[in-house]
Amino acid sequence: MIIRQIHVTPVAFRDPPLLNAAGVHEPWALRTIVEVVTDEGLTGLGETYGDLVHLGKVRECAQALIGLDVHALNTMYARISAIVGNVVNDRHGLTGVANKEKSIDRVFSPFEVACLDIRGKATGVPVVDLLGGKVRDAVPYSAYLFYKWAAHPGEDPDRFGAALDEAGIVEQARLLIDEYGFESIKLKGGVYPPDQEIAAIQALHEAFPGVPLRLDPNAAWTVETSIRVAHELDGALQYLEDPTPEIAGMAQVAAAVPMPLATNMCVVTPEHLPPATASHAIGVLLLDHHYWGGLVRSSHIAAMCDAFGLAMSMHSNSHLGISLAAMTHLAAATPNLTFACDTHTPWQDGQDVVKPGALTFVNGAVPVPAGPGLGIELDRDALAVMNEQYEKCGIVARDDTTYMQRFNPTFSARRPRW
Ligand SMILES: O=C([O-])[C@@H](O)[C@@H](O)[C@H](O)[C@@H](O)C(=O)[O-]
Ligand SMILES: [Mg+2]
Repeated sequence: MIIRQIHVTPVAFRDPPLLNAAGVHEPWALRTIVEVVTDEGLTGLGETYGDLVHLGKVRECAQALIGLDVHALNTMYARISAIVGNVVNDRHGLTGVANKEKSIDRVFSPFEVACLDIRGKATGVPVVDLLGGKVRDAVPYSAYLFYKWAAHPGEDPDRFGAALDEAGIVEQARLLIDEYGFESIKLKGGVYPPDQEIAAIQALHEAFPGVPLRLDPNAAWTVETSIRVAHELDGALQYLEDPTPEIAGMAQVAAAVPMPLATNMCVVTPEHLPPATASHAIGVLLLDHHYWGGLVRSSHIAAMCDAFGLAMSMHSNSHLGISLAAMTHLAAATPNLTFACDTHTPWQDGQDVVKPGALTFVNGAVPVPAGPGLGIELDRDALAVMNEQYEKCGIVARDDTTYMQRFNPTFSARRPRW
């Protein structure tokens, strides 16, 4: 199964004005779609970030993989390492430091996923079987709530409406739960002063009794603020995600609060695991195959977490169906990935490069696609439309901060801020 061609296609799709500690989402989110084609005519799919520097590296590496067998993932990793070489200083959307290993893992990931898709198709088994087999039939996801504006400035309101206070957040939770059946809730914080976000969690706790809740301010708080908020939310939160920057800060908070801390910011590459576990900085790691080097490497990280007693959930940025399929296969094959995973899927509101049908939400969970490989099919018309949108949208890299500063020139994305 020799790789003969690789197509790399950047795409853009509409994204609502979601607020976070870095600013606000721009009207278009970017992704890159990777298609790997073998000598036998099989095609595998991968999906990754669309930021220009990263896209350039993905394109450059694609050329270097022609002629490799789809099983030769170690050689593939070595070739990509040699090309990426140093830090790609492209910190996509609040996912912690950029370092050399993470830069390589991010570029490797879509090719690895595409090769697993091909291997599954060639042998007639779903990717979950290549990762050790199913430990669950469906993967639960959480309702991922955001404070948001009613519309991008100058546009008509989107169908989600504004969520600028606790009533808006409760209403948004109802909408997502009614449509998707989610059974746990995550609120993206770090947007308003902490007392306002405490009130939002308390309002959710009251409106949805018994539903597990998480709050993620993306390191917007000092150690002291984090400890205060955590005590005020004792009994309401399943876990508190990235309250404060860096492993040392998280360790200080973890030692003083009643609930586990989770992260997708301070532990983002293997070298972070020893100091984080030694200092008991986190109780939950949010895995993300897009920057942990694909599905097999992510499984290895999960095994390490198991050995060190860390629980697991899954992180998400704005993404399309290829990523959702990959996340679902990985989570279904990972015994200790027990918390409901994050997904931005609802915010993409049906826009996709994948044909409908294979990925559905039942009671907030996605049944593992049964077809061979990832079990999904590329919608070439949708890909062409989204590629055209990419060419026209004028955005080449995600930048929530500069976009926010257009409307609020004094906005500062400094972290910690409170
Ligand atoms: O999309 C967003 O605004 C999120 O804030 C994202 O950038 C984060 O990486 C993420 O979802 C998180 O859990 O930190
Ligand atoms: Mg997070």
